[in-house]
Amino acid sequence: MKQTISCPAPAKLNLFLHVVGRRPDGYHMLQTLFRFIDLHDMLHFSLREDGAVHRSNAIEGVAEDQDLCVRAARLLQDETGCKLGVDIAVEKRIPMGGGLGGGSSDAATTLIALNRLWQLNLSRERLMQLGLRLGADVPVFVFGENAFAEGVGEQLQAYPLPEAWYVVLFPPVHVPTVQIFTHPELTRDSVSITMRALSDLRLQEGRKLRNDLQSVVCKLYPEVARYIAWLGNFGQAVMTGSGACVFAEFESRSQAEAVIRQLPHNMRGVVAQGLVKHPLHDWMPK
Ligand SMILES: C[C@@](CO)(OP(=O)(O)O)[C@H](O)COP(=O)(O)OP(=O)(O)OC[C@H]1O[C@@H](n2ccc(N)nc2=O)[C@H](O)[C@@H]1O
Ligand SMILES: Nc1ncnc2c1ncn2[C@@H]1O[C@H](COP(=O)(O)OP(=O)(O)O)[C@@H](O)[C@H]1O
Repeated sequence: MKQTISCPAPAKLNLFLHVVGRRPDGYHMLQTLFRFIDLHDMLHFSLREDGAVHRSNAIEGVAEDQDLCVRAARLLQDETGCKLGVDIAVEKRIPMGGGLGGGSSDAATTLIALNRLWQLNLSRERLMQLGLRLGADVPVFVFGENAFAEGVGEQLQAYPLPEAWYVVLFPPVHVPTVQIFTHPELTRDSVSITMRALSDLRLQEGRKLRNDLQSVVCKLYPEVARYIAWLGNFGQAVMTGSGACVFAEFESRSQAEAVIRQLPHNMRGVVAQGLVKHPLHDWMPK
């Protein structure tokens, strides 16, 4: 019988996101706090002996060869010379291109799962380096813990977070990341903070966190501003990543559910629990 393993790929929120500079190559230096949530895609990996890598289901708008899972699997083969292959079935639940990191998380889960299925025994550090070649958000999912991130998102320090619940709303617009980062009105000079200062900030005024990309997105996509205004009636509403999804944090599930029950019928969203660790955190070789 074919050996198959099934693994979740959780979404992330950027609890805050500061743009602190720009590199000579145009990429932006960020400071951000990543939190995993229990909204996740499910990936099913079936071992193939013939070395082929295929995605076994269609995903609208993502060709098989462009899929980050397929690219992650082929990158692992190229790097290790592994002659095994895999069929990957992807159950998408995380809205695509919404700043929730679904594609990046699928790539990270593929690296972690195939490291086991193909018995490659690569270290976490090595998988993070490979992940960075697929996208700036991939390393944090391999890292496996909520984290304070710097650089373009690859310099990571674990940052333990308290239990929390989130209302996450999905404005029906697609925001191209490049359009926001290249916009002339984007502020790129936020003052760098240290992780210590961040702890103090969260203790003193934990709810005053911001995303520097948000004002440009709201200007170009008023629908995002409308979602933030609605959610802002119940808590501090912030955009995640380069948008378009927005969220607010609550101390209990019941508080978050009370908000989602009032969501107008023409708006979409979910309640999600903040995770303490990535569900595959303990899958790495010791
Ligand atoms: C903004 C963040 C925050 O977590 O999340 P998402 O909105 O993608 O979830 C990430 O930094 C997104 O990183 P990543 O997903 O790799 O961005 P890409 O789509 O590859 O970037 C598209 C383009 O945006 C610009 N870009 C991206 C990241 C960065 N730190 N500086 C940039 O200037 C570059 O012009 C790049 O070519
Ligand atoms: N398995 C995948 N799941 C989602 N998106 C993917 C996948 N593979 C490639 N992509 C591409 O990556 C883009 C970014 O997706 P995603 O990571 O979900 O959003 P974001 O970067 O906004 O957080 C998508 O628009 C899609 O074209």
